[in-house]
Amino acid sequence: MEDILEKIVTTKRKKLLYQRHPSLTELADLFLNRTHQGENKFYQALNQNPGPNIIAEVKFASPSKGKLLERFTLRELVYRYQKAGACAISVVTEETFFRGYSEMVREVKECSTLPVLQKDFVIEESQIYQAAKLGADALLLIARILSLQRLKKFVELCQLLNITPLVEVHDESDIQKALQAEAPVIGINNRNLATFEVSIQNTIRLRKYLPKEKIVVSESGIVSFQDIELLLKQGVHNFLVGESLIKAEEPDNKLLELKGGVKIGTH
Ligand SMILES: O=P(O)(O)OC[C@@H](O)[C@@H](O)c1c[nH]c2ccccc12
Repeated sequence: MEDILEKIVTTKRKKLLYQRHPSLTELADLFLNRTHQGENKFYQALNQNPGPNIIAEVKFASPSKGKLLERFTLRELVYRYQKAGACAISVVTEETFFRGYSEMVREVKECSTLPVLQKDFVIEESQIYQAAKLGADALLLIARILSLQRLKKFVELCQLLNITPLVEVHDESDIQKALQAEAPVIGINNRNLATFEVSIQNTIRLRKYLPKEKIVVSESGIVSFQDIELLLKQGVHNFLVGESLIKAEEPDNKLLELKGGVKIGTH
């Protein structure tokens, strides 16, 4: 049976057939621009703080939960995230299943000073050039949908363009790939993208296979400060949180709560 991840990738592949590829001059400009930007802001945001560092996500919908973002505009949500101390913003730009669009990256860059992680289903180089053009500071690369050879090449290309590649893993074989590809930042997804099962135990289990110096992000299914505390004890300081913030009555209060702070008054 075809799982949802395969379905998403098949749809993406079809869409990419119509994508315009950048010209050589455009590419040269892009490399020049990006390499003059100095240290990568996303990498710094994760690397310097003991945490908890929260990467707060904007996602309009998801295949498992349907519609998610209804009560706020993208800008309002980002404003609240920044005010409450998010270290970065994640945007899910996939169109068909998550109702996103690539310009989300530019919009967030315009209304906030935080680094932006673009989450999409990257299977071709052209998507990496597009992320650079939009101004993404980091880009998700899902180990399961890429061969080792491609993953390696994509990690390198991201770095040449001053984009931090966040390599997402869900099991032991993904971890092997991520390590072989020398991924600087590894995201352990607590959600199995094929079955939608979620468990933060997945971070605890897989963390053990990663050398101490790797930067680890625990992704998905984080709903309470207890979850965060449990993971901090395992040496994980970075967290990617979407649904529990987007669905909260007051996303900024929820973020403060996840950081272990007290709630602020309602607006
Ligand atoms: O909404 P959650 O359960 O807090 O999860 C956020 C994020 O980890 C999730 O959206 C995600 C993880 N990997 C992805 C890959 C593509 C799209 C989305 C994702």
